[in-house]
Amino acid sequence: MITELLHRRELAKIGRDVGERLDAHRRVQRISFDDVQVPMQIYCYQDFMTPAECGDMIRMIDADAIPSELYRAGTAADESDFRTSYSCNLDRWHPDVLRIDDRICGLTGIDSRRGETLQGQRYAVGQQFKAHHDYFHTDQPYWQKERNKGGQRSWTAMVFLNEPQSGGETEFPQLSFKMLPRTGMLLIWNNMGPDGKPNPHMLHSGNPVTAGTKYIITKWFRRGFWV
Ligand SMILES: O=C(O)CCC(=O)C(=O)O
Ligand SMILES: [Fe+2]
Repeated sequence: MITELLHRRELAKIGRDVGERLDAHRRVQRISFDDVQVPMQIYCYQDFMTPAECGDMIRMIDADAIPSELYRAGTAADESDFRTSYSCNLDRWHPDVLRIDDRICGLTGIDSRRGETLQGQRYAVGQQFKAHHDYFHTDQPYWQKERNKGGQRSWTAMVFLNEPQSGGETEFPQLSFKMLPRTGMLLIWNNMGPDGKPNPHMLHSGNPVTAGTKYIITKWFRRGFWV
């Protein structure tokens, strides 16, 4: 119980610290809506990566991507279309990956040891990642393993590497907000609320691509050290 309370405080502090830093950055825009009154910390940063850097990542994804995994208890038939993208862990020690990783950590001020390895994802036409939370549901069996690998996920940093011809938006249905992929744009949000508890309003989906291919990289940060 005490541990849980301390962890919650830590997560709340990570939310505040990163938020302050992003608020102060002149190239980072906070996303907010007058008619949405729920707690939310979402920011975007245009041209966070250059087109050349995006191209390098796309080539790495094409070389290594395999069907994506899902953090779920079972693989029931009705869930087989839940996450249909291809993905891979990028090579953490590759200089091009390290540079982007360092840039994300530098921007947020989060210790890189809290960060999971950058993941690359590719969606072909019709592929999607249905509405989900990036935080762990602690009543699921996978939590027993994840709690010892840095615990709960706090911030998600995601960069669009290209622009599919249509579809592929990242949508937050509870915020009535949809982001169209823009090459090199970083979208970053806190999965925890101000109280350090999971924020259910951060539900989001990678909508089906309807023409072209969508490539992104994602980095999830933990409360504790992941490495
Ligand atoms: O593809 C997207 O736009 C969303 C990806 C996502 O939610 C994730 O990787 O956790
Ligand atoms: Fe997600």
